[in-house]
Amino acid sequence: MSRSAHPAGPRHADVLPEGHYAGPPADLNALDPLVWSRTVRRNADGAVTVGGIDVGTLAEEFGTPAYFLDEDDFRERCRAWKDAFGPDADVFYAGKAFLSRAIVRWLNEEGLNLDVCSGGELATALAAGMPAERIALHGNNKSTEEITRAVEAGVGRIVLDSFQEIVRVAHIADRLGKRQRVQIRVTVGVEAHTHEFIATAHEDQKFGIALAGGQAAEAVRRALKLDGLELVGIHSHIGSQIFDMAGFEVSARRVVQLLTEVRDEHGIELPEIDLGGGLGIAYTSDDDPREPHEIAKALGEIVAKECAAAGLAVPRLSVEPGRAIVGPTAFTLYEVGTVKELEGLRTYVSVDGGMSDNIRTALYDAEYSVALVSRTSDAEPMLSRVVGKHCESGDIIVRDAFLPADVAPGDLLAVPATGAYCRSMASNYNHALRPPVVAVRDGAARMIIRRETEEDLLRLDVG
Ligand SMILES: Cc1ncc(COP(=O)(O)O)c(C=O)c1O
Ligand SMILES: N[C@@H](CCCC[NH3+])C(=O)O
Repeated sequence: MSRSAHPAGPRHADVLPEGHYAGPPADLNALDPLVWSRTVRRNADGAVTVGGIDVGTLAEEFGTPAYFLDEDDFRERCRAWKDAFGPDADVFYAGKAFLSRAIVRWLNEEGLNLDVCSGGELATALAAGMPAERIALHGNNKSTEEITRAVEAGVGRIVLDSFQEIVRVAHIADRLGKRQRVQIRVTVGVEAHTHEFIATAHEDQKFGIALAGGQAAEAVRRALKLDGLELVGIHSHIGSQIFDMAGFEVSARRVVQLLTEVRDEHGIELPEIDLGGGLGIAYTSDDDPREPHEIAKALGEIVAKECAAAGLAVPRLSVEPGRAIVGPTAFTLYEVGTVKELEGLRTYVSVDGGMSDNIRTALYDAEYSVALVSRTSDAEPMLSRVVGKHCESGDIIVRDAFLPADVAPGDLLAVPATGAYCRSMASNYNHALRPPVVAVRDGAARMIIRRETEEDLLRLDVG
């Protein structure tokens, strides 16, 4: 079924929101490949498929809400990052975006390394067979147990985040009779253009050691004196969901400047730099993300240029994309439960999930797209707010979007680009049961994280 223009114009047109979604898209049934994963298509009968499987079939088998992850897309993105950076660089997938044993196995098979930021992520990585030397441990307050486990396992690097941690990791390595490879995380003083909660390179925040005032140079001095540490490089991560390469370029320049100072003061050239993750993805058709090869080219060129100017050998570069790999590869499937029209204002479409499976809209004012995926519709576009079922009026999944005006209970809606920071930030608010993650590939669907059950909740409640 194809749809015609909207002769009647959009419903609630008198209160169109500003910015994104300022008007309805030309075709509400079309799926923009920018925001949907690679194998998503609309069938001749109108239903959407992923990996060749119809969403209705998926909903029947796995229930809703559920996350559906396009395995081919994930693997292709891994390969694109790896190929773009080439053999002289390392790509560390940031597990905080989404981690499971299947993900670790895919990363392993595709030759990526893994950045973990907690004991839980480290345990998942090791349980799924990621070689310890390809794991980096992050965190601004790693516990003694987490550091001990990482050093014992032989992780390839621990990224030191504070003066206390320099000493803590050195002591633990000494006690275990090991020399731990470490990098020092610095804050380069860049204001990244993103939400303030996810910007991490300005000085007034909890992560890293400031370049300003010679703090980072002092951290290097202290780390070099400790036998338990092998200082291999400098790390910088400027924030997340960033489109503008300028912040990364300034960061690269300042990190190379520190390497130059280290060479001048200590007579050694640190062999590695890590420029973190943070590359933005498209959540709506208005977003314009950079491709891995553009990012690799821009970073490679700036590092090479700065090193040449300083007379330094070019260090081994690494990056830590999380969102840019997994974000676009999944969508969340919901079933519509109720529809409430506020005449002249907007229509609230309530689905069977909410802020417990996607907190990003409530937390960062994140923007998402949404589509009716169980059928096509020729109805006029209706300004909608897709909301969840939690006891909270801020329980919004998609703030402003157009859906066909005949959306009704029982319809399936899908929100694309939910692969990153949705399941990994999911909660049990209102004793919601966290949804499953289902990997889809070549006509086969396989649950990689099962749905929580009431028994799971009651098992934790021991008292
Ligand atoms: C140190 C570090 N590396 C990598 C990432 C991954 O960021 P993103 O998912 O935005 O690529 C983060 C999170 O922002 C981080 O804190
Ligand atoms: N969780 C955030 C990003 C923080 C990334 C971790 N440093 C998001 O959903 O955008």
